[in-house]
Amino acid sequence: MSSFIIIIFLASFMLVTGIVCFRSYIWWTQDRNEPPVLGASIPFLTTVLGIMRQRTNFMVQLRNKNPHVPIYTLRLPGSRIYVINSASLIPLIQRQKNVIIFDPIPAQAAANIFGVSKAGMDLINRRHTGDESYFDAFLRASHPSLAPGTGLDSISRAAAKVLEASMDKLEDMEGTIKMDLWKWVRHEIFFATTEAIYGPLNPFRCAANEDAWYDFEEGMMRLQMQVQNLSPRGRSSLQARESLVQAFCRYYEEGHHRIPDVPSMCLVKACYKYKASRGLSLEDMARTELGHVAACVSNTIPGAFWMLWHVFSDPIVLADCRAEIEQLVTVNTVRQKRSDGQVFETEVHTIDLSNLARRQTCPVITSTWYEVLRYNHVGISARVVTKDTLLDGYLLKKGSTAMIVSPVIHSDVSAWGPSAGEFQHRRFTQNNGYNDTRKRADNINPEKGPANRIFGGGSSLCPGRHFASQEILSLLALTIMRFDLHPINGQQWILPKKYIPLPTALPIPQFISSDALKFEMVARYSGRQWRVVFGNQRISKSQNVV
Ligand code: HEM
Repeated sequence: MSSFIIIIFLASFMLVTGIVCFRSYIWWTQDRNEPPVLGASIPFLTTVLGIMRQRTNFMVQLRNKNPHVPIYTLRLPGSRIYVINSASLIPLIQRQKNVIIFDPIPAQAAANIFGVSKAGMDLINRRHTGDESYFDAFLRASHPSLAPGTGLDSISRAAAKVLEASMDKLEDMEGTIKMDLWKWVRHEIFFATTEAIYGPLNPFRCAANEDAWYDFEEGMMRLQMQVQNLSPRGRSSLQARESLVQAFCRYYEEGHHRIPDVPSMCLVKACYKYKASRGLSLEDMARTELGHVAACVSNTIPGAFWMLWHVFSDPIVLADCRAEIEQLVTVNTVRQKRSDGQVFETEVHTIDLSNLARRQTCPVITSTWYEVLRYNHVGISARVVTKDTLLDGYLLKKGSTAMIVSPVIHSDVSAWGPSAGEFQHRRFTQNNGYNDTRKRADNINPEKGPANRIFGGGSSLCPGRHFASQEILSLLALTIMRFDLHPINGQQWILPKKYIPLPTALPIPQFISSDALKFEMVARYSGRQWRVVFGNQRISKSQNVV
């Protein structure tokens, strides 16, 4: 008994001594002008366990306990993270983009996740013309295909065409269609996106490559941390990646990216040209192409899922969105010919998808979409501090990481009002009673408001935001106009948990029971004829109009 007490005493003594020593170390090595240290009740351990267990929620809790601290330090063994609590500091950090930089983050992903060779990384890390980095120049090269204009329209149109064909097939099945909602959305968006970008010889037309993508994606975190060889999951992800690299090598070697007269292939052509101009080998081009696929689908798929979920699960949101889309539908009577040659008159409902993502024409739908992103966002904008820098009087030390954690900023009541924690689909519309101050009104705009991090901000504002929004809203419009959707067997809509397997902006849904994955889809109208157009171009298959 007495030896047990001695052991307890010694252990407690060592623990207290350890805590005192580590606290002294932190106190000693923390400059008094640096942001204060938080989350270190047991130095290092509380922080490491907090981040591992609670992820971004750890930072939300710290902000809730310290609401008046605009920026603080998290101390980790061998590194420091400065976390921004106050949205007012975000424009300041964005202005210092040449000192507090983004490039090392995608560069590390290129090397670790996508396996770019040492020679390839030397080319990527080399600054070419003036001060422009590989990634800055890449954004410039891809801009004409992703900014509003003919390139973006052709990509959006091509994706919508694939989605529309899929809806036609579902309608033709008649009766109730049972589906795993997550897997259905995942395939629809993945296939529509890659068809639009890679054209008629899209490597993902091969179902094995699509499966390989999901396998690769599941192990991305392990690859990022370089622990892929420690588990079967990690090894299988690595194998899947290598098979995809081979698929893209063949795609390039056989000139599939060069097919003429496919306007939606403008992006893949621009990216190839840029990468070739930087001297990347064919294999490294294929590896970086996997990075482009990830950028294009890893947020768009969960974005589409959460959008459908929030709209269909709330009758008010559903009615509001349907009413707005109905305004884009025109009804015409046309004469059509049956297969037996008989001519008859019928109504055709024409829906134009090109105005869906415009706030002027569809204020409630765009507001619902932005709210889906604000409410579900788990993104972190991480930047590397390249030299000792002052930010609003706080010293940020060279070699540390500065972070804007979206869930922290998106739940800030001073920026979003007391309803910050609630889902309000009309939040981003004008005159909703919420924009009571100028400051809050700014945040309605995803390209301006500092507290609006749905697509990031500053120089790393997401270049794919127009494409993703258009594609997701096309899926929404085609689904809610033509189908009803509800959980099987009359079950309730239960909000899935958020699961974050990847370093992305949006989580994937985690259902509590496998039944909760299953949904029923039923066509709303039997025999109604739909015609889908995008601007002045028809995208649905043509009927036999006479
Ligand atoms: C719902 C869909 C999407 C969401 C929520 C989203 C979100 C974001 C966010 C939050 C950032 C900023 C990251 C940071 O600050 O560290 C970002 C950057 C980026 N996004 Fe997206 N994104 C989406 C779709 C897309 C698509 C479809 C593409 C490609 C066509 C794309 C390409 C990129 C790229 C290349 C960057 C990095 C920009 C840079 O280097 O500065 N994203 N995205």
